[in-house]
Amino acid sequence: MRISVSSDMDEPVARALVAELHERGHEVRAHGALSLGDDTQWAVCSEAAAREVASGTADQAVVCCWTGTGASIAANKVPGVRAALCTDAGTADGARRWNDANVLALSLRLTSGPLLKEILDAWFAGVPSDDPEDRRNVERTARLDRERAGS
Ligand SMILES: O=C(CO)[C@H](O)[C@H](O)COP(=O)(O)O
Repeated sequence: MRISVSSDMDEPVARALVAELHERGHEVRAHGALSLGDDTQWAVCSEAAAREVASGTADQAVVCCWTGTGASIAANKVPGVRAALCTDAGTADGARRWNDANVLALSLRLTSGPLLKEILDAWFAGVPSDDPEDRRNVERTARLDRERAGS
């Protein structure tokens, strides 16, 4: 999979994330502190990674900041993006299953090395539900994107 990754801080867990994604066979596109000379503000690098998902340049993204909140807020402002801040494997599983989330937001503060692997395992194993009620919910949120675009 083509995964865009961003972090506003050059933290060991952010580096471990990139290494882990490579190890799992993904193609990684790095932004922010993970890319030399890039803008490291969370609002800027999270948006850049999220835009690659929205445009189809990337299949999914993982956006990181110290708390994970700024990264998820910025990513969710990009139309077509459904970013989920996940602090455990159960949340990551639900984000893929019920929310069809396409951007994983992580807190650098809370995500230890072993937890990172658990979250990634759940995220990549998760398949979006085909239950009609779940699909309707995802469609209802897509309507907000269309309203903003004025269509
Ligand atoms: O968690 C964050 C945003 O939600 C940032 O990582 C945190 O605010 C630190 O940013 P800075 O180093 O620019 O002060």
